[in-house]
Amino acid sequence: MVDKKKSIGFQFAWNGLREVLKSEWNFRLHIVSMVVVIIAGLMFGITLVEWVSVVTVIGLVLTTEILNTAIEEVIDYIKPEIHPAAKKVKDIAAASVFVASMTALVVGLIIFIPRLFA
Ligand SMILES: Nc1ncnc2c1ncn2[C@@H]1O[C@H](COP(=O)(O)OP(=O)(O)OP(=O)(O)O)[C@@H](O)[C@H]1O
Repeated sequence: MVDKKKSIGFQFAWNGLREVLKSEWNFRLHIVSMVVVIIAGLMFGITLVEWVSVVTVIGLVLTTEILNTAIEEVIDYIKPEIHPAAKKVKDIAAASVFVASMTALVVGLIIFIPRLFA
């Protein structure tokens, strides 16, 4: 019973992930960036702590992108017409992706810049 519930939960989550992958160019772009960073990490032999940082910021970016997409969907459902409140909510949700992406960029620069110029 518990296993069945769990597998249904995973199925829903997988559906959500497929939806985001299907509809969001930004999400696909983040996936490509993630693959590039992982390849760079392997090539430069980054340390365990650096891997933890990289994986954490990748998870942060993907998670905010998924939540941003969910918020956009809710707004489009409840407020499909142009409205200042819809704009405000979507802009704030987009800001979370921006902050997460900038954080990831800074972490990436801290880890990879010294190696590129070593
Ligand atoms: N209903 C609305 N009323 C007013 N402004 C809106 C509305 N919908 C979108 N906007 C404005 O357009 C911007 C982009 O919204 P949109 O829903 O197109 O997201 P998007 O371009 O698909 O974003 P993403 O690239 O993250 O998927 C919002 O941040 C907001 O400023």
